[in-house]
Amino acid sequence: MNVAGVILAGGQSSRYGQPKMFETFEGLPLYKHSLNALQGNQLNPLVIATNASLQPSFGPENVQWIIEQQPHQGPLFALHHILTAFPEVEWFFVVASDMPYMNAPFVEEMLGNINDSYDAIVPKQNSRYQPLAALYRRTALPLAKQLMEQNKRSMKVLLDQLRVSYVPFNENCPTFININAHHDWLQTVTKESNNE
Ligand SMILES: Nc1nc2c(ncn2[C@@H]2O[C@H](COP(=O)(O)OP(=O)(O)OP(=O)(O)O)[C@@H](O)[C@H]2O)c(=O)[nH]1
Repeated sequence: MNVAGVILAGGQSSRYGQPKMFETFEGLPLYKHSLNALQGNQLNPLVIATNASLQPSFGPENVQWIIEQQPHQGPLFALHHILTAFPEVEWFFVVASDMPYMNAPFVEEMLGNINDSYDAIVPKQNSRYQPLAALYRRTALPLAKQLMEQNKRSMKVLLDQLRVSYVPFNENCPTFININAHHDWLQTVTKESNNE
């Protein structure tokens, strides 16, 4: 099956204070952890969705670039843009670029849960679901479009109205840790150096 891999890397990083996708974790910029997880599963096409001011700071990646003309419109806008830009693709693995522990086995497990009875396959840990490490099917586009037209930008509102299969993950699984503010980063880096 043709599944695209998409990295959302056009956020404002306002809580972090500088573009967080370029912070280095275990020798690689954060966005590369997401890219490697997708690349490890031969997803095609591989896409980085960002904006013109951030794009020059990425490495020369072998991906297709989506450069959002209106920056910082949020993940739902980015998802809507991507579903529209690749009309031949049925499923999209969409992942944020601020998840230091993103990894290929997680992506593989999620791919194993693809089921055409659903519009989205979303991981869930404890009671929290993770819309930015999830699979979206082309059938999500009409609702995403409708929400954009109503200026509703919430992934939660989208998922509440789609047919979603939630995939449970163990509460100790670190995959979903993401960096919002500096203290998240300090916690992650400190934990890593204590583990060494
Ligand atoms: N392509 C794209 N990605 C986005 C956009 N907004 C957020 N993202 C990405 O979505 C993921 C989660 O973003 P958030 O942390 O919620 O938002 P943020 O704008 O990056 O950060 P804050 O300004 O602190 O809220 C990150 O990987 C962002 O880069 C957007 O408008 N376009």
